[in-house]
Amino acid sequence: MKVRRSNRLVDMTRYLLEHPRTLVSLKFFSERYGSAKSSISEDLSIIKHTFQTWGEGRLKTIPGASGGAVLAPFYSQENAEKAIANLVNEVNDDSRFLPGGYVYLSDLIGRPDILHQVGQIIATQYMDKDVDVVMTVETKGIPIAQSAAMYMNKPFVIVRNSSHITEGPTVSVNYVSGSVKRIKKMELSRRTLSAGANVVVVDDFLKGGGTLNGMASLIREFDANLVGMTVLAESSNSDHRLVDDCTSLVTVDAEDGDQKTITARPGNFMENVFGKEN
Ligand SMILES: O=P(O)(O)OC[C@H]1C[C@H](OP(=O)(O)OP(=O)(O)O)[C@H](O)[C@@H]1O
Repeated sequence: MKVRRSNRLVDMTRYLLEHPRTLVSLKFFSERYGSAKSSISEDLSIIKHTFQTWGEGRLKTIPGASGGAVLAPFYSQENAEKAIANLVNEVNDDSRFLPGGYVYLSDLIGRPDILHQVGQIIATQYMDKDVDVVMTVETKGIPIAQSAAMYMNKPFVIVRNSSHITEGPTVSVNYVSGSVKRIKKMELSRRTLSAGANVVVVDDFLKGGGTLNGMASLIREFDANLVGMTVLAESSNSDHRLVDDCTSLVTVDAEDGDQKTITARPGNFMENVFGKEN
């Protein structure tokens, strides 16, 4: 059954979006639509140009008989800026104030529209980096890791705050957490990381940096490589911070005065990724 170009373009785009960062061969599309590979190549050029025009993804085409196409979801600088401005607007709410310099974010990391934006923003940051796995720590980092891993088409692993028989043998590290400077333990199943694995760490919030620092320690224990760390939001109060090379989408000033206020502004993502001051 020959399929018209307009129908092919819709279905090819759907298929590529549902299989991000996966090589889809010309042969697959050619057989799927009963069309010549030359027609499919023309279709892919149209899709590639369209994504470039709208700044919402990069389609790489691989020439030759074993060639095909790989769609990498990403935001252009303009679209990343718009997405981050939306996140800032969502966080910028005094009702999110929590004691101890924390910020209430649980509603946001439960919203599919927010997770879509955060995942694609993070995938943009690492799209040209060699990444094998995304790491986060339970609990609130999990939806962020799942979204980023989906857009990066990489597995993600969950660091646990306590021992679970269901994790099998684990590697554990002690770390200093939160403003109360408590010593806590985090652990990760031995089955998750292989030596030399390239790891991206993500989480929802950065305050003192103890949690991120703990995950960096775990990565060293596995002889794996830390590619980068990215959080949805970071506290602007970076006194005695235990990490200094984390990328944030949003920076939050929490004022614990008579008025409990939250003031959000863009984090260092644009500067770190696009080399652009906000
Ligand atoms: O930079 P730090 O000072 O280490 O704090 C940031 C930690 C603390 C908080 O997690 P919790 O609310 O403690 O744990 P959960 O995610 O399970 O709610 C947040 O999600 C980050 O993981």
